[in-house]
Amino acid sequence: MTATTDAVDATAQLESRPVLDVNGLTVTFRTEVGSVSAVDHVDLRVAPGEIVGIVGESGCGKSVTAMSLAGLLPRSTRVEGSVRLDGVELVGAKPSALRGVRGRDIAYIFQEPMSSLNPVLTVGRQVVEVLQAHERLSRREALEQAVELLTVVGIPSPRERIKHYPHQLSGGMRQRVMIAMAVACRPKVLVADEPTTALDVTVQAGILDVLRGLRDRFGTSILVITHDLGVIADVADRVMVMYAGRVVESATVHELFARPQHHYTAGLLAASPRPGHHAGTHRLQEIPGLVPVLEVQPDACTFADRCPAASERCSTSAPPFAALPDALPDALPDAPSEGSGAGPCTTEHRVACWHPRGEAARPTRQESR
Ligand SMILES: Nc1ncnc2c1ncn2[C@@H]1O[C@H](COP(=O)(O)OP(=O)(O)OP(=O)(O)O)[C@@H](O)[C@H]1O
Repeated sequence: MTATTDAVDATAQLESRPVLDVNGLTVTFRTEVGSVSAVDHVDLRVAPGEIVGIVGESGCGKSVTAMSLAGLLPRSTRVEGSVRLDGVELVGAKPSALRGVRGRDIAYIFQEPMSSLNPVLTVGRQVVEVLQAHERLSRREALEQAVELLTVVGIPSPRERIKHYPHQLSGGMRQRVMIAMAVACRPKVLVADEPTTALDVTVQAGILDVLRGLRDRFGTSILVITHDLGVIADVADRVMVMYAGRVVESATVHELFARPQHHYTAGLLAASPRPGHHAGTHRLQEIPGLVPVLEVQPDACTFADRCPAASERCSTSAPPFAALPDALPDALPDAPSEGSGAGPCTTEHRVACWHPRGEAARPTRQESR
């Protein structure tokens, strides 16, 4: 092999290396009633500049997954597995090391910006403080960068706005300020936990635009946590569906919406409003039953009790998280093959189900045009 091809190979490898690489992440809380297994062997990979969504009902483990990445959970929590951020292992890292990583390499935005902003400081001062905490900047330099950041996140008249206090801004503007603070140090990964849930629909769309803009401008990788499939459809490249602490399906967004294979995913889609369906013309369906509280993860499909296709096997054995066969014209096998390896690192479609929906879920040629 020549030096040139070696160099090309190395570049290709670097480009395909995930910036966030999570393997077998398992989170257990100790409670008065015993151990609660909130996240069970989650695998997750995010490539540079990729937007990955995690979706699922309340209580399925989305936030716990997100918070465990950078050690944001209470100290008594047991976190097992591996979280590598740009090759550096974070599980088991010292609190001081994690403090250095947070903000600089991985940053978070949450649902309610008011509770994260300091009400007695101007937004300009808060952005300046973040910048000066991580970089050696004079006050004037930091102020200039703050104005630039507020411009990037779409705040009009930023030189005026930096003098305002949080309560003088709308909810959408406050969320934009939070995003500006989160990306002040150009983190490699931005975790956005329900970033638009508290906002009305038009404001939501603006915030999702900002997230896409950050990815395009800075190449930031973004993990979006939401219960809203509309948000996923709008902003994500790839999506992971979580149920009761486990990932049950992952695919590109287009593939997941066109051919949901897990019965839980199909239920979520049926329960979500679709564009073009006007109020009163399309009846949304509920998924019967509740997400189980998992004191111990059972050796079974956790969705079996709510699943329309469950068989005896589903209650006695957990299905592997397996890739679907590429050959679409053939019917899917009754059961995915065992031992298919680690999680959603590629664009392939994976599902943890003994009876995936298969051909029934695929649109006809005409529909898919
Ligand atoms: N500190 C804690 N101690 C004990 N259990 C916890 C703790 N934090 C979360 N849990 C439990 O972990 C499970 C997953 O919670 P998580 O917040 O990740 O759900 P979620 O999918 O993000 O839902 P939501 O959208 O409502 O926040 C839930 O059963 C929750 O009660």
